[in-house]
Formats: sequence, structure tokens, C-alpha cells
Amino acid sequence: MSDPLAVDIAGSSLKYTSHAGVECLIDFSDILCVLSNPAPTYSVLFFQKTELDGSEDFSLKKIDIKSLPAALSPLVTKIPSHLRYEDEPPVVQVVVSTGSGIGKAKTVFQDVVRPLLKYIGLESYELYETESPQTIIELAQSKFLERAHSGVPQTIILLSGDGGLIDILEVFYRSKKAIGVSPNIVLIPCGTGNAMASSIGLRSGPVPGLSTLLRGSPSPVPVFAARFSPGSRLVIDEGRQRADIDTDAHHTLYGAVVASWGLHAALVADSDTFEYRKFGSDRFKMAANELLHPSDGTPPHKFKGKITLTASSGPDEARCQETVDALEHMYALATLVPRLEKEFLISPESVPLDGKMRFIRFGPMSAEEAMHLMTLAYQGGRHVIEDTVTYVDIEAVRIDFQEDEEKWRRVCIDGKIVAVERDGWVEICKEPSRLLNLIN
Ligand SMILES: Nc1ncnc2c1ncn2[C@@H]1O[C@H](COP(=O)(O)OP(=O)(O)OP(=O)(O)O)[C@@H](O)[C@H]1O
Repeated sequence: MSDPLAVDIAGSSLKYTSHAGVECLIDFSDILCVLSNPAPTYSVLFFQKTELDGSEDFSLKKIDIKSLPAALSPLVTKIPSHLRYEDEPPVVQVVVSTGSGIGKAKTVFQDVVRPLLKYIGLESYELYETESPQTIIELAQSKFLERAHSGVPQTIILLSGDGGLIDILEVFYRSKKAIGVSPNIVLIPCGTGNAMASSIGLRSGPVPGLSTLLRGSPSPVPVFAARFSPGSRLVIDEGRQRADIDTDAHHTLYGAVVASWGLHAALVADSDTFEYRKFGSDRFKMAANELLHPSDGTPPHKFKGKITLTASSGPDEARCQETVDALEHMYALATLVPRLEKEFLISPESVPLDGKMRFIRFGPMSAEEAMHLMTLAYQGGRHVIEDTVTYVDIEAVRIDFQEDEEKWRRVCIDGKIVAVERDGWVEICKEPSRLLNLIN
């Protein structure tokens, strides 16, 4: 450690002269935390903006200071138990998903996460980089699940989109053995939609993710199960191949974010290609545009099927079932979270991690009307007050498909696409058990 520096407060900045004699200012809003070192010194961890090719990045820096100005005392942070090496130290594992979003996870690790772990004195963590879509699944099977079964406390820092969380969730919910200790998962959002991260308030880039890593506490993650009719198949390899949904006979996928059919599922499926992924979250809007304006000039597709909702009501929470009147739909979606992207507030009444599932639907309409509803969703979730939109609290939803063409029978479960068989069905129900914790 170099000699601690003397600091002053100048407005809302910290002022100091570096060892090289340069006058420096750190805006308070760029300070991640202040760590207390052996008395009387402190370390200030702060983000420094770097601009490369017009895109803004951050790297995490540290200075050691001689004394603590009063204005900085609210920023003094104690290392949380999910990172601390004390009584029962957790195994800390960092997963860098190199294929997430526009491929920035590795840079985020190098520039901010690795320095943070070093500054807080956490040197002995396990580091994994994804090499294929299977990497996180294999890690979950060989490491995370094993440790959870044996009751080992573990913290998994995921630099990915929703996909990394969902891969772990699938492995845990398929395991038949009891979980001894649930792992604590920290999301450092590096994906495209980052629905879960956005929903728990991690608004932009990796910076809020680090703050949550340091200041958050664990909450159990609510999950739904989507059970499909037996001939349904997982769509993989940019739509070119099909695979079994699971290895046993349950034909079930698990999710924590969204299950959808209609416009949403179709646009997620169509935009999941290497070419589209280059456009970041704009890929969803681009694919939506193509679905709403078919090249042959016809109106948008009317998705045909019977939708049955199960709700619970009254003091005894009695279950009641209701079939949606119409047999044609444009948008049908069940979600456990408020946001599907940072600004896309699909379910404004949802409270992240409270376990309630909401259903959003609208029927066939013109491309302009559908775009209007989507725009309202980007404007604070105002679509749900429109008369054309159904927005209700549900326990379960079942869809019986009445479509001849497979492309209109595609269902999205947290980004994965399932092609339901002809005359097939899907049932989406809240799952009673909670096997993973999220730091939020
Ligand atoms: N090195 C790699 N090679 C091939 N595929 C990879 C690699 N690393 C990650 N992947 C895959 O890329 C996909 C990235 O998904 P992830 O959810 O993390 O990001 P995203 O789809 O961009 O974000 P979101 O789900 O939040 O919209 C996953 O299917 C993952 O398994």
C-alpha cells in the first residue's frame, strides 16, 4: 500500500493530490464504497469512466486516504457475509459468460469485478469463463449443485444476462436430491434484456451490480414450472435444430422471469441469431417490426388457441378457472417480474421476488395499435390500463394450441424457445419450492 493521501471536500467531490503531484477530483456519485483499513486509514473505491470508440466503459480504482471526511462516512461499507471469509466462509465463484449481450462480460470482469475482489481482500475465488452454451449448465451440475447438496455455503457472481441464472435454476429444479444450503447468486448484468437484473433495480450496466454485491442481502427466487405436452421440442441452434426438453418424462422447463406465446415469443425466437445479437436490445424491436409488418403486406398473425387461467381468490384462496373468451390472440404472457428490459415495464404491479404471477394479454389488432401498446409499456407500463389489455394476477395458465404451422406454436420460457406439437399444450404454474437466493 502506498502512503495514504490527504483529502479535502470540494462541493460534491473528493479532492486530492496524487503521488505524482496531479490534482484530482472524484465525484461522490462515482464512489462505490469506502473501506475501513487498520485505523486510521480508509480506502475509497471509485469508478473511472473510460471512453473507447465512442462507447463509455468504467474501471474501478482505489485510493488510500489518511482520514475520513464526514461527508464520506455514509459510504463506509462492511464486507457482507456472502463475501466474507469468517466463521463459515462461502466458496466464491465468478462466472464470466462471454456470449452474453454484446460480449462485454470479460471486460467488465477485468475492469471492475476483479479489482473489487482484490481491493476487498478476496483473492481465492474460483473463476470460470463460458466456452459454449453448455458451460454454465455443466458448472451447475458439477460444482454448484454438488456443493448445495453437501451444505456448503456458496456465492456465485454471474456476469451474464438472465440466461446464466436460468441455466442454474434448471439444474437445481431437476435435481431429485434435497438442497442443503441454497447458493447466493449475484447478478452483474451483461446480457441483452437483463429482465431479472432490471427488475430487482440494477438499472444500468455493471455499476449498480457491484453496489448490490457489496450492500445487498439474499432473497429466495420465486420460480414457475412450464409443463409441455409430450411431443414438444426445444428449439436450438438459431432455430435449425430441435432437442428434448428434458431427459426424464416430465417435459418441464423452469423459469423465473417470463413465459409467453404470440408476438413476444416469436420476436424472442426470431431475434436469437448471431446477426441480430449484434444489435443489443434493439434486436427485439427489429424482430417485432418484421412480425407486425409481414413482407407479403398481410396484417399481423392472429395466434389461435384456448387460454385457461387459474386464479385464487377470497380469504381461503380458493382456486377458480376461467377461459379467455376469444380464441385468437396477439400477445399472451405470464411473468413473475415487472421489467423485461431496463425500460420495458411489462407488469407495473409486479414486485420483484414476491412470488406473484401476472398475466398480460391482448387480441388481434393492427400493427399500429400493437406498437402503441408496446410504446406505452416503455412509458411506465401504461399499456395495462388500456381496455384492450387483460392484466390479472394468476396462479397458473394453460394454453391449448390450435395452430397448424409450428412457427405459431413457439413458446418462450425465459428466452428458451419450445415448439409445441400440433394440438399440444403448455401449463405454467407457480412452483412451491425456492432453491436459489438472489442478492438484491
Ligand atoms: N462462449 C460461448 N459460446 C457460445 N455460447 C455462449 C458462450 N457464452 C455464453 N453463451 C451462451 O450465450 C447465451 C447468452 O445468454 P444470456 O442470457 O447470458 O445473455 P443475453 O441473452 O444476451 O441476455 P438476456 O437473457 O438478459 O436477454 C446463453 O445461451 C449462453 O449459454
